[in-house]
Amino acid sequence: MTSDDKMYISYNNIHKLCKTTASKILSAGPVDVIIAISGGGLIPSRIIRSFLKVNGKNIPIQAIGLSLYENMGSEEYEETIGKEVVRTQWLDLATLEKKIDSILGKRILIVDEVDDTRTTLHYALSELEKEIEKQQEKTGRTNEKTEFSIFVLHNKTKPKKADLPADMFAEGRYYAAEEVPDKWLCYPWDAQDIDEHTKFATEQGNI
Ligand SMILES: O=P(O)(O)OC[C@H]1O[C@H](OP(=O)(O)OP(=O)(O)O)[C@H](O)[C@@H]1O
Repeated sequence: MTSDDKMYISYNNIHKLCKTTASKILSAGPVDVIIAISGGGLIPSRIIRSFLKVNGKNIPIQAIGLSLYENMGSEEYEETIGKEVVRTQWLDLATLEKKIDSILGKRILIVDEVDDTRTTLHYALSELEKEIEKQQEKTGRTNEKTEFSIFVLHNKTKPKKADLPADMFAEGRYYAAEEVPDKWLCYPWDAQDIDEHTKFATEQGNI
């Protein structure tokens, strides 16, 4: 039996959430680049990419690593952003600068699995926007609009510790496949026993 304070989510459920949300994202136009927030955003990024494909063209996925500071010691990580988030991996700028057209003036989808306190998404968006501004100034392409959207599987309905810009919501650029209560979300990639996990997810209807 599952406990009520935990919500189990199956791989099938995640696949379906990606499919449903991809069609909404695509109805606002094609996505040029996906930025996955590692580790939770990696699997959803790869799945949703299949549904965002237009004319058979694969969308590039860049990964950035952001982890909440309280979860780990900081010494081994390169850079601390603010007080609560550590940057464990960043955009491959050397490669990007050579192919700057692949990102400037494009539609970029930031992907994570959960919007909990919103701290991670707030830092991801604000740091990425700063990065784009830097690149625009460097290349003199300040008149081009690079547009960020966000996709998460689950948004926890709870008071948030950080904000996202109001226009992200007003313009419909924030996509949460599901609004969920503030429960412990059990994702399949954390499961030690995937059969038992899937059984629990099935019992809860998250299949
Ligand atoms: O909305 P927030 O309160 O910021 O929480 C959400 C973040 O927390 C988890 O990451 P975590 O720091 O545990 O790292 P991980 O993805 O590597 O597990 C999750 O993957 C999100 O990125």
